[in-house]
Amino acid sequence: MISYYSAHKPYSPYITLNKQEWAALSPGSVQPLSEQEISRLQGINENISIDEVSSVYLPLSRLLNLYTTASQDLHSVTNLFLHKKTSKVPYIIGMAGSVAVGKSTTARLIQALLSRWPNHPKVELLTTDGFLYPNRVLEEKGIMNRKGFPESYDTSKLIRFLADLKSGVSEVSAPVYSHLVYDIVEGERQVISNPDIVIVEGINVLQVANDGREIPEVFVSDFFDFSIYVDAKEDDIFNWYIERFKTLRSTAFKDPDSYFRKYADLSDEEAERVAEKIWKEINEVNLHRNILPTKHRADLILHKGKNHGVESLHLRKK
Ligand SMILES: Nc1ncnc2c1ncn2[C@@H]1O[C@H](COP(=O)(O)OP(=O)(O)OP(=O)(O)O)[C@@H](O)[C@H]1O
Ligand SMILES: CC(C)(CO)[C@@H](O)C(=O)NCCC(=O)O
Repeated sequence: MISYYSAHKPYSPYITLNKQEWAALSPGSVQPLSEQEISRLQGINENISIDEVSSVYLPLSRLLNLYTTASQDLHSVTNLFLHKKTSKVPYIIGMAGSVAVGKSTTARLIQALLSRWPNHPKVELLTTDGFLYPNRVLEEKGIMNRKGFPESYDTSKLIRFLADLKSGVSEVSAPVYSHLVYDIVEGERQVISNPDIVIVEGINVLQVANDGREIPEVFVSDFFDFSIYVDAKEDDIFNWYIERFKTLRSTAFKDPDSYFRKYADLSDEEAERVAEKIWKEINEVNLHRNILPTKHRADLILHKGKNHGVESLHLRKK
């Protein structure tokens, strides 16, 4: 893999900050969290400490608020120049990273924090899982063991969806994927109407070309105003994947509708073996081949340590 950029080279396109430096940036400019908000955020993930929210995610939401506000101002001056009122378009944030690195948790935290600002209260969250082909199609194509790889997504459909959003279409809808049944839910749609900000989360959002296929004219990331890559050491991500799999045995896997019902009664050792096999055969290969190479396309790289705490942040110079 050729990596043109590094977040650590002397002339890197990124400004690197450790957690303390980041936390010190905007203490006065972010509103403190109320008790009610703290308990709502802990509902997203009980293991997230309030210190982590205050030091990392609150300043991040302030930065994103400044960027969104600047983009809204730009929209106004463009209208002024054009002598007409064009329809409002949402600010779109892409969020990439490996399977199990914590994209959806991070996205939900940012969603909750961003919706506190009066100029962009309606923050919607969309995962690209809904744009996976249904299992029936993956089976027909013989790529059921490639779920999450570029060829397993209907990327054209995702691009049409984002193009509508960025054209100011007031209501759009996307297909819905269920992790429980491990498939697209037929007939179900996620409706998004008049959003101020949309966070689009998925392993594929910064990808530019499908394996060996022609490079398309438009990429998913063309519709992003800002993008974040959630990063961590591979050993840590692997452990989080295994831990999540083990936890799911006593929760989701117990559900009679669960695709992984057969794994609900595995011992710790057996569960580790099964999860390791899925990780090594599918998600690890995908990480190396298709996800990691997109890291340096992001505007912000969030690097997490062993316990999910963010240790350093790399912000693209503007
Ligand atoms: N900031 C965090 N603090 C504590 N635990 C976290 C944090 N972020 C994620 N986790 C835990 O790590 C695991 C993976 O997180 P999550 O499901 O958000 O990952 P993901 O990247 O969205 O995965 P996938 O691509 O499979 O949907 C989960 O068990 C989650 O509870
Ligand atoms: C749906 C994806 C691709 C991404 O969220 C992932 O969670 C997944 O299902 N990967 C396939 C292998 C596995 O079951 O972990």
